[in-house]
Amino acid sequence: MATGGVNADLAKERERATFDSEQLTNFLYRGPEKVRRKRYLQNLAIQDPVFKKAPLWAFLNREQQYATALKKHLHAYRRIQELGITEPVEKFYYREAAAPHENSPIGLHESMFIPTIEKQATEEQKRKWLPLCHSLKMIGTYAQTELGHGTFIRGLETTATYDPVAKEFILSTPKLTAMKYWPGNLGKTTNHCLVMAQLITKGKNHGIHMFMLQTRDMETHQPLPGIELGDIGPKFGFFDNDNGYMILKDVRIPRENMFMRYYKVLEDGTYVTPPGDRLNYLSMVLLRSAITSMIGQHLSQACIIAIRYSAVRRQTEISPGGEEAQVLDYQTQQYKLFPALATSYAMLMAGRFMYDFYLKTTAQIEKGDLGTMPQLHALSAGLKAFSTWECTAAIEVCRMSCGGHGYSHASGIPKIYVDATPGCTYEGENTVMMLQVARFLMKMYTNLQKGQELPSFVQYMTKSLDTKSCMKEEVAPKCLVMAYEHRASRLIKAAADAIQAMVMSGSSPQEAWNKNTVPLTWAALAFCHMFVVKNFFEMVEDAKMDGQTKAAFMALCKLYAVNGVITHLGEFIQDGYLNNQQVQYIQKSLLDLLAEIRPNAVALVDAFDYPDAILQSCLGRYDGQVYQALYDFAKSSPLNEKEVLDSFFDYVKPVQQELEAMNQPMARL
Ligand SMILES: CCCCCCCC(=O)SCCNC(=O)CCNC(=O)[C@H](O)C(C)(C)COP(=O)(O)OP(=O)(O)OC[C@H]1O[C@@H](n2cnc3c(N)ncnc32)[C@H](O)[C@@H]1OP(=O)(O)O
Ligand SMILES: Cc1cc2nc3c(=O)[nH]c(=O)nc-3n(C[C@H](O)[C@H](O)[C@H](O)COP(=O)(O)OP(=O)(O)OC[C@H]3O[C@@H](n4cnc5c(N)ncnc54)[C@H](O)[C@@H]3O)c2cc1C
Repeated sequence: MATGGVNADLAKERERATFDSEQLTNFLYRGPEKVRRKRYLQNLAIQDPVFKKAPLWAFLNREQQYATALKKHLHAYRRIQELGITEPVEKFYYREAAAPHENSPIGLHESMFIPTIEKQATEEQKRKWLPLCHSLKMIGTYAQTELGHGTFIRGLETTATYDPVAKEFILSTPKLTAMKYWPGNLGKTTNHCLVMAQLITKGKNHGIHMFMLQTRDMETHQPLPGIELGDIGPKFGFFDNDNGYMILKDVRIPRENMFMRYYKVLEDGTYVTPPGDRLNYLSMVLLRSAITSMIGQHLSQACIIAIRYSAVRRQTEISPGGEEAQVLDYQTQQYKLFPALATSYAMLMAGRFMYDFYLKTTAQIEKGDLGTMPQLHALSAGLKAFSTWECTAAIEVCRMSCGGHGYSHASGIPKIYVDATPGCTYEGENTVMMLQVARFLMKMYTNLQKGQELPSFVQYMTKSLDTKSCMKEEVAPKCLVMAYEHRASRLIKAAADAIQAMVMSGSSPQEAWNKNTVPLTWAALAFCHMFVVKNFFEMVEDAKMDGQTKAAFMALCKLYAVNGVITHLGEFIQDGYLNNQQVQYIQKSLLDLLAEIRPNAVALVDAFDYPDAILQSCLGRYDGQVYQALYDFAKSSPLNEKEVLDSFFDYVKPVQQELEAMNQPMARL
């Protein structure tokens, strides 16, 4: 049955592409040298027998999934050290290839625990803790969320009360809702955590602060006295991770376990504050800044799978008796998949900007300059929320565009979806993040009214709203960007005016705000959307690549912008900024772009450069041999190990016999 080689349709797709996908790969990974290094590291992991032999996650129960994830990630951790890989991005490439479908049970140790120590601990604390972290003697996580509060962190109820006689803090869970609940890997894997708790000293509550808590014995791994903790049970995704709960019964920790780089409690209990009052929120900003790239990668994988499969899948003859068409040739299929593809590139570009901005801004913060912190907070919160919403929606579109096979774990997309969608919730629930962006925008609007200078990325708010679009038949990037700027400015002004009007007529600012949170999120979304579009155009224009590659890339960028206008048309035309004729130009341009992208679709997903071993998808295989792969997947189902299952004899047979006995007298009647 095996046909071997590359599926003919897929091979043809690669031949007909108008550009060299390798060029785009080089751009995506910042140069050919980096691409070579990425492939080298990925191959090292893929060829490692420990990773190669691991069973496919979909056929394992939760305990097995956890054990497999732990085994793989710990082996990867050791190999990364042996190989001397130090660059974060290189560690990522190795780990992704080593454990493509296993979420790391020591992931938060590396992504939040260690970075928080590096950024928030004193030099002495770093000297003490970091070597233990690197040797995995200490394995930690970030314990902030509680049963009763995740979003409103000022409302957390865990307390850290200072005892100046013993020079210790007493950590307590005063009530059910104060129990820590959700922190990743708190349940079973870690032996330490960073606890966010209300700091009480000299009888005064100073708000939430961060403390180092040892939760388990470092030899026996048993929970320490006064600490009850465990796994919270199975979830929608992240099956292989032990998100945990924890109750603290007056657990004493030394004073030195408070993170004291910025905030301090002196031996006598005196509290000392630093200049900036949100510095202990910085750990959240780090992960938020990384999420846009991460979610863009999730979507890019879903796009590879759906687009390659759509090139291979043939369904329905277009004209009677003719050949069945590749489903990718249907315009409706293109309208599902190409905007998703464009979104993944848009988010990868936004993520690239965001991470660079994070590095730049935190370097300034390290030097004591906190001036750009509000911008960093607004952008990281906004892009995190916007990208996770857009990408998870698009992943689901990719799944459904694969028809029935998309619903099977054989496709790989359901796993991508369940691991991506909590990005809308963790690190700040998306609506709440959008309202933080809105808060920043309202401040900018007030500053504008006062004649103050605005940061560069909101400069467009200074432009007059009393203008019309420059859109012509040839839809130009400049006019598209201006349309997004106009929409964002208008919605920001509309929300601000609504709030100001309510305040003028006697409402309190809080009341006026709460009665306008829906228009505020519209404004924040429009702001983020504009940012992503503009950044995408700028990055494509600046990209160093040959003309054909740039043209193919630009078509995607235009599609992202044009599709966004059509999806949110009401907001673009409400004040007459675009007229009917211009809307028609944009609609036509959408169809033209779908046709322009069509020959390059497979090359555009090949450019993401994911080997099959990472994708682990029967539908997304590079060689397009999807049917053989689906058959092999089905055959490997553990339900097929026995021809007749015991449950047949346990349940089916007895009921059949009972029904037969019941029906016999009736049959005689
Ligand atoms: C791979 C898988 C990994 C998964 C890992 C998941 C890990 C986690 O989920 S850890 C838990 C994450 N939890 C969260 O993100 C909680 C979300 N909530 C929050 O961040 C806050 O409560 C928040 C921002 C909503 C409100 O905070 P609050 O202190 O009430 O602030 P608020 O009164 O609204 O604003 C006060 C000021 O602080 C500023 N501010 C708020 N947050 C920040 C920040 N992070 N950085 C800088 N400034 C900030 C505001 O802009 C505001 O400034 P201004 O007064 O000048 O306008
Ligand atoms: C997979 C996963 C991993 C996680 N890992 C960790 C971890 O490692 N460490 C950790 O500490 N936490 C972790 N969390 C918890 C996560 O950070 C919180 O769930 C998240 O911050 C949202 O808070 P919440 O659950 O309290 O939601 P809620 O705030 O209760 O949200 C419920 C609804 O209320 C709305 N809402 C809430 N407040 C407002 C408001 N002010 N205005 C308007 N609407 C509002 C929200 O929009 C949402 O629709 C994890 C969660 C998940 C799912």
